[in-house]
Amino acid sequence: MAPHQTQFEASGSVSELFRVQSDNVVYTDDHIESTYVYRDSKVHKVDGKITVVPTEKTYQFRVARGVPRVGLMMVGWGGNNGSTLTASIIANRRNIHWRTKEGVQAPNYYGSVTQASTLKLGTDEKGQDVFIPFSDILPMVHPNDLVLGGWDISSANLAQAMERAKVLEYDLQRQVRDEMEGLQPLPSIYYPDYIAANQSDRADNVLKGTKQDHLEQIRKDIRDFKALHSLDKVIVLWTANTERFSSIIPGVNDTAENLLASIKNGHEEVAPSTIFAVASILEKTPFVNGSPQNTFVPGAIQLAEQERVYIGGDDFKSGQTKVKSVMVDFLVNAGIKPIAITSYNHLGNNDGKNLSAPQQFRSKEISKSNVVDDMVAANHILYKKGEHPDHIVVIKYCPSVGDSKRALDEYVSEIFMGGRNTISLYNVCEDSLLASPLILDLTIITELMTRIEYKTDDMTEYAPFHAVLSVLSYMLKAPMVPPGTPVVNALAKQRAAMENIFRACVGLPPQNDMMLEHKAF
Ligand SMILES: NC(=O)c1ccc[n+]([C@@H]2O[C@H](COP(=O)([O-])OP(=O)(O)OC[C@H]3O[C@@H](n4cnc5c(N)ncnc54)[C@H](O)[C@@H]3O)[C@@H](O)[C@H]2O)c1
Ligand SMILES: O=P([O-])([O-])O[C@@H]1[C@@H](O)[C@H](O)[C@@H](O)[C@H](O)[C@@H]1O
Repeated sequence: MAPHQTQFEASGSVSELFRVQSDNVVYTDDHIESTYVYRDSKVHKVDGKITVVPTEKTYQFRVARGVPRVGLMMVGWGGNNGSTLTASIIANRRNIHWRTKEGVQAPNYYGSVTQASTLKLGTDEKGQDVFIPFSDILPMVHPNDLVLGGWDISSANLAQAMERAKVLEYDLQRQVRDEMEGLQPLPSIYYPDYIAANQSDRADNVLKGTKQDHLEQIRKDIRDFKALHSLDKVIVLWTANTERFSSIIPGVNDTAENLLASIKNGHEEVAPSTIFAVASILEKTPFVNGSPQNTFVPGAIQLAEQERVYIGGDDFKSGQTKVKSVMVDFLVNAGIKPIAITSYNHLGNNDGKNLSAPQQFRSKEISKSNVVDDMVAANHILYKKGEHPDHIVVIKYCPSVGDSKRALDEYVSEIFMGGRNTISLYNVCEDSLLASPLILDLTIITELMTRIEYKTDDMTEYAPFHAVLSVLSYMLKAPMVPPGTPVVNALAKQRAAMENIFRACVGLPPQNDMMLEHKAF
């Protein structure tokens, strides 16, 4: 550990690890209440002259301290991600160790920002930085306490699914197999034209009836799961196959009313994922989309807004795109101009098999391609209005490499005085071991957000945030944001936004890294 750093170990809830001593923070038995002054700058341009006015707006935040009993229902539970996450939570919960050729491996939650990263709380009397586990900034549900369930069009139980996935070491699979065998995905919605035809051989666990029947069954499944496990809350998360995009059709899915009517009359252009989203929203249950398709057609967004239920998406940001949202941020903010970004990868898991079909690949190509837009648009010195780097996305299916995706990226940039800089990256890893921790973070942060309310001076009552949870963007390739608001893809900005919102909830200022105390003596 660097000499200027102190690492506090997690020691339970936020009341045990630290308290903020401030006139702006009140701890009651049930809530943390903070008064936070949000500072910004407003820019005015008149006749070519720019004036900047610093602004202040006071927010009252209120966080419910009690961590509820939470269920996570995964759509696609029997997939590589779903089965890997389930086995990994069991291993962590039972502290199962397993043998590998390198020796004995202990369970962990590496790759989860809430479970395996830290944040700077402040500095101690000696001027040393003090870091705490991210999960201790506010009361959060622990992954080991999540109750897991879900649906799959495949009837394989979770032990069979884990074996089929070929992600986890045998000696670990061996030890969790009994418990996994007892986990059985519920029958799901299957509309063949929404996923690749090569998935049909898995579809032996599908619901019959009309689209309205499917909607009502999924709603019942959520209610039954909540009652069976005496849950306070459920989060529904899509980690099923990538679907083709749905056409946005006026009168069909453009409003909440039209979408509900289209489901009732069985319109073909309503995807399984959209029915899951609608079912969740009607059951007042947050829904997160871990895949790239446009599950949230305008009617679904409007329904979430009307019902004040959180939704989030799209597409887990796990590997190649996560690196891209760092690389392009670094290059552009260093005044270096990427002119060509070529992302190629091949993989051999079932996700890759599904993506080998053109329409499913197109969904993924879109979500992987838009990630540089905000960073490019922010630098008008390097890029003229509307100018973009060449950006190529290629995904190939290669069964023999399985879940171990090979990603090759090349960044060609224009540098000083007409020079060129080429950066090539080669990245190999089990895709599901990157995505599974993100499912945890999406679940944990979505649940936390359901316990945070705010009010400003012009409001009489506390209110939840907007239904579209843009705070989840760090975990997502194509972050959904409230209509009309800006999309941020730069990874550092996404993490800073998430951390600083939670800091504000306990009355702490945003992390600014100025460290003036070490510069101005
Ligand atoms: N690193 C990653 O693994 C990663 C990163 C980003 C996004 N994703 C996305 O996450 C999703 C899951 O990835 P995976 O590797 O677990 O894929 P997978 O193919 O192993 O699992 C998907 C599961 O969904 C099931 N399924 C398909 N349609 C369904 C439906 N309508 N209802 C219920 N179940 C259904 C399939 O039977 C399968 O078991 C994919 O869409 C993928 O694109 C994965
Ligand atoms: O997250 P990321 O590594 O940029 O993107 C990944 C793709 O490269 C991969 O081909 C696909 O199968 C995964 O679902 C994921 O989307």
